[in-house]
Amino acid sequence: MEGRAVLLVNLGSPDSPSVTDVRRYLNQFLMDKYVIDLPYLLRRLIVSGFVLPHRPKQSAEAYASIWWPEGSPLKVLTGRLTEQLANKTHAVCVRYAMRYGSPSIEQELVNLASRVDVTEVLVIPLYPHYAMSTVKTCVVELERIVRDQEIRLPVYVHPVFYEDDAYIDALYKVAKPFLQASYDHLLFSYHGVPERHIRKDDPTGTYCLSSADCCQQNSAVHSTCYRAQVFKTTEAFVAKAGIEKNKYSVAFQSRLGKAKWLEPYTSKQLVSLADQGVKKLLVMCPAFVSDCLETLEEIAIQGEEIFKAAGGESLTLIPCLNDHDAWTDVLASWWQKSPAKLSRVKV
Ligand SMILES: C=CC1=C(C)c2cc3[nH]c(cc4nc(cc5[nH]c(cc1n2)c(C)c5CCC(=O)O)C(CCC(=O)O)=C4C)c(C)c3C=C
Ligand SMILES: [Fe+2]
Ligand SMILES: [Fe+2]
Repeated sequence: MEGRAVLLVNLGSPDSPSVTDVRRYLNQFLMDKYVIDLPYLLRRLIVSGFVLPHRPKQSAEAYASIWWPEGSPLKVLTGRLTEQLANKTHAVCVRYAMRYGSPSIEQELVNLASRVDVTEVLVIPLYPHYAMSTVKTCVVELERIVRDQEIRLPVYVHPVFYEDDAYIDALYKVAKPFLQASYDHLLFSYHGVPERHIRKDDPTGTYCLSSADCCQQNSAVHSTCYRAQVFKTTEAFVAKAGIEKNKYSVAFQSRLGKAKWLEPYTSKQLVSLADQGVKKLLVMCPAFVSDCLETLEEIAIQGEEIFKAAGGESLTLIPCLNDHDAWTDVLASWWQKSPAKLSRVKV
């Protein structure tokens, strides 16, 4: 793979936890038509009229509570992952970019394409599962950049890896020390998406969410079904870890707005588990590759408060893969993947 550069892409964070920076970040994020998938004027009205007046202050406080001296945990951890990967591969160059905020995908891709020693770029979106609000928006942005910047070298995108053995194995290696201690229940908390997104991503338009267990069946439509893919990750993980059916459950966090999102909601599941007598709870969040606001604040701070107020004794967050050796080894084994196993960004 002489001449191949690797670009890791993560979601992004504000530049600082100030209200101004959080407002700028939320505006860019939520004005993405793959995140709030409504016609432009309606999206502009919702974001400017309902989200931006209050949410930046609330989110800035949340960010301030988890911010590190070096910056946003998500960005710092993605930077460390990038360094580790560079040490473990012979890629010409390993860089990272953020879909929202900085460094932008455009800036990084243009820089790579201008280097004489780079002959192709492998982009790895750091999302195990497909969603229009994550993977699709990255691919569409890559297509735009390749077209607008007239990038001629091949740009490949790594596929989602929700049931890849090596990814599941890395999740297990990170979780193992926590699973060896005593616990009552393991909650898999995945970032939610609106149900509307699941239906939109179903090429038949009728299969997904049509019955209670549609996403547990095998179906070709699940190559773009976030819900089916998170169930696959869960099943693969519990099979590897040997966790019994009554000792784990799945829930969805981070709902925004009034629309119906995937259920059950994590906040409700935490109460329900405490009501059922669960005292020691483990929570893992496999939709996130790097710890971020949604794990460190929403689960480890807010989630713990909810669980304890409902009668639980302890909530322990299992860290994300971050820059764990098991994960950097996996990425290092992927960087040379043949183009036949990747998709090329349309020119
Ligand atoms: C699994 C990955 C993610 C999906 C799917 C996703 C969908 C999604 N998110 C929002 C709205 C917000 N998400 C926010 C933070 C955030 N989201 C993800 C990942 C996914 N989002 C991450 C990693 C983070 C944390 C970023 C960080 O800096 O640490 C936020 C900002 C924080 C807040 O104000 O709550 C919003 C808003 C929607 C609407 C959506 C699907 C439609
Ligand atoms: Fe489905
Ligand atoms: Fe999100």
